[in-house]
Amino acid sequence: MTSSQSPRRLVIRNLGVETTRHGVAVTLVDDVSLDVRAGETLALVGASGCGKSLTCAASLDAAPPGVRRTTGSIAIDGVEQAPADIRGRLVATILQNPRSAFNPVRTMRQHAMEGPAARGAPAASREQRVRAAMADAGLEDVDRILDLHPFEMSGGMLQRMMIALALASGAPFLFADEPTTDLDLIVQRDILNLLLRLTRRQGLGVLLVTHDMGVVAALADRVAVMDAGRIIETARVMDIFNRPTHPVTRNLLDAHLSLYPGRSAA
Ligand SMILES: Nc1ncnc2c1ncn2[C@@H]1O[C@H](COP(=O)(O)OP(=O)(O)OP(=O)(O)O)[C@@H](O)[C@H]1O
Repeated sequence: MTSSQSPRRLVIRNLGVETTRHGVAVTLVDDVSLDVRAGETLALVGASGCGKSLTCAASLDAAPPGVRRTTGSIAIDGVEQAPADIRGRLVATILQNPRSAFNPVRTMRQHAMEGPAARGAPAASREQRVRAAMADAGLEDVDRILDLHPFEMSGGMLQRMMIALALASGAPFLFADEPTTDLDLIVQRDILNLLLRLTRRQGLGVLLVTHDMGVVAALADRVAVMDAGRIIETARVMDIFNRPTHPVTRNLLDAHLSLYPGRSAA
């Protein structure tokens, strides 16, 4: 696929998600619309529990048990898509806890050969793509790693493997949900740099879920701020840091600056 044919824009429109508590329907994500453009990273930020992860998952019809999507659609370049059809093919995902994302009884090679993007691709070319992506993702000794099970790998290695699989899928869009949360600080920095370098190089459109404004400053082009299930402000990253309009956004920035005093956020 040449870049001129690559999809340019993914739009999530009017997403609603709810659960049932004590027999009563409770709204968790309320009329959320987001616009992810090729070559850009849109950060979805907000306090813990505001609905960021559910937005990502439910827009791809991958919501956890107990919650359901009530409204919403996803379109690529203006054409509405069945969420399950694009998951893994047009939208790759990198999740928060790499260990839980891998099947414990399967080797990395088995993971590399499965999934929607792998189906239909000749095995040799699929493995070749994964090997190249693993090297790009900083995994040395590819042969040995392909034979490993998840429990034989560190969290950082597993996250690099998840990035490699996402890149090898060839999907033009990437949803990355807190990709560094469970890693130690040095590994976090390496993984963030890696993500930045590889997504820019491949021109991916990235939806990055995070509650870390330092990550936002490092990676995002635009920012959508979420609070209690709704998007309350969307702006370019410099405007969010320099001229936040909503009190919730200002609180997020104040919290960031109190953790890193003296450091300009952006
Ligand atoms: N499987 C589930 N069943 C019922 N409620 C859920 C489920 N998963 C999440 N929720 C609720 O939905 C709300 C949004 O959760 P979500 O995980 O999307 O938040 P988040 O913004 O990603 O938080 P964090 O930054 O802590 O990951 C929370 O109130 C949470 O308790």
